[in-house]
Amino acid sequence: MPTRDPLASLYTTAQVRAIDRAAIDRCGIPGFELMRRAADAAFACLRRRWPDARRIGVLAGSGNNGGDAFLLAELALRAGMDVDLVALTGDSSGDASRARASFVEAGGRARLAGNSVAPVGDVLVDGLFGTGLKRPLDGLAAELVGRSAGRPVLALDVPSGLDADTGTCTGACVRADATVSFVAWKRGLFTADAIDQCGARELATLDLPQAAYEGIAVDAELADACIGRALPPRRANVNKSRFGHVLALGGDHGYGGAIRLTGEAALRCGAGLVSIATRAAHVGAINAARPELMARGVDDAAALAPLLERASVLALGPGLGLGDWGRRLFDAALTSGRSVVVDADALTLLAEAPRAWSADAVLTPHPGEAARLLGSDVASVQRDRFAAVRELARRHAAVVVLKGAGSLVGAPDGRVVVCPWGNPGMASAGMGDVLTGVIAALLAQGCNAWDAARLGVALHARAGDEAAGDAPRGLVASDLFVPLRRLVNGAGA
Ligand SMILES: NC(=O)C1=CN([C@@H]2O[C@H](COP(=O)(O)OP(=O)(O)OC[C@H]3O[C@@H](n4cnc5c(N)ncnc54)[C@H](O)[C@@H]3O)[C@@H](O)[C@H]2O)[C@@H](O)CC1
Ligand SMILES: [K+]
Repeated sequence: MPTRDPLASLYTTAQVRAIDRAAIDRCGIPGFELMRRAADAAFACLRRRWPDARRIGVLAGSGNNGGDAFLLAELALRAGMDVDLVALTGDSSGDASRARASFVEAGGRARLAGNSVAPVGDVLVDGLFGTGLKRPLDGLAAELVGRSAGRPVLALDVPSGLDADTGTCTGACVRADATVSFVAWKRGLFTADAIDQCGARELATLDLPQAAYEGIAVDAELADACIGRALPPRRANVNKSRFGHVLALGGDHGYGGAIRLTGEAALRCGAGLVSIATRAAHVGAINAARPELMARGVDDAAALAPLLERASVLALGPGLGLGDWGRRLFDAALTSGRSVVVDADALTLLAEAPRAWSADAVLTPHPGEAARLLGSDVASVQRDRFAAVRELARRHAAVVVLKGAGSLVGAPDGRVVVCPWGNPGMASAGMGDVLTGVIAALLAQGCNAWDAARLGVALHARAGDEAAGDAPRGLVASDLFVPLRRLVNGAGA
């Protein structure tokens, strides 16, 4: 059995609960001891991140997340800090009541949350709710979260209010500067609203023995950008025909830039040859701006056949449009039997008439396109991105990239990889066109669909982070070309 990498393994809350149970029942570690370890890890994190904090405010819920908070508050007291603990309820359950008693024995005092009560401190510790969250926050809990905003927050396990399975929050939610998560990564910390709510993420495995994880499936994995395994360094004695021929199809009138970005991304990621099938009106501009791209006018679809014949991989859709011209290209491309990356307008056409594939296929929908492919709506897709990407991959029998904050890559067999990189600067025109070219280039160089998609997404997001630095606003898609070239050659892996 392959060794599980705890830092890359993502679990549902039910799976994490099963690990907790196994640690207690099978490995004989009492639940209260786990709580102590969680509090130790979180307090160490607090000291490391806020070394000057002298006064801490602590929010404690009634369950075990609150128990972690009581024990952390006790540690802070014993370290000589001022502690203002606000408890949501007058009593706690199970191990948490023992933690509460321990805090009181150490001289701590719990203030009960009520009208206008808000914790005081240089840093707030959020121990209201963790994996036991059952419904959106409302009432007193929501008010407490609102009253605590504006100060640095360390969230215990999960920012309270965030659904740790889906990464969404439909009610009030703590916005943390850092989240220290216990035992194992909850998958919902890495996508959707979680990207804004978690801050920096840390994992504290609480020294659980390997036996606690045995027999418990991993739901998803974090993406890696280790290009070397899928795309080894090039031999010297080679020529361009070894690295595939990408044909990028799209760029209806007014959208020539989109398909040029796709083509140039494919070149920058190492495709041996890149041709562009587009409107004749765009050919001159593309050739002038990037002479290495072989742009051809295919206003007459008959001109397409020899291009398809020569290509090894197709990048289909950027700027394709939904008119007759785009539809003709779409049909010709998908009957050619070539490996294909399907993006943008081609996804809308695919939603009208799903296809069977005779070669590798990668679909790259954003949530709107995903909703069209599933016959649902954007809110439903975003409510559970894991379910959406799995359903898309299964239904379309293809590898699917569900774009957006915390992009997911899903395979028809249920595997999912989550991309932990990317930034809001990448919410700008042309970024998706570049991703399509990146994935097509990896396919052209011999990666299978799964590797091309998961690595392509990782390289693209990391290139976006490198290009943005700390200034995401104003990032443009072509800023990614230089870092992409570095990363596809193994830099920073
Ligand atoms: N032994 C263990 O199982 C461990 C658990 N740990 C902590 O325990 C947490 C899970 O503890 P629990 O299962 O007790 O769950 P939580 O502490 O997350 O919350 C459970 C309590 O909150 C209430 N609740 C849920 N949603 C609510 C809402 N929207 N409004 C008001 N009340 C709501 C529930 O009725 C229940 O009383 C983890 O997140 C982690 O922080 C850690 O101490 C590590 C070990
Ligand atoms: K919490």
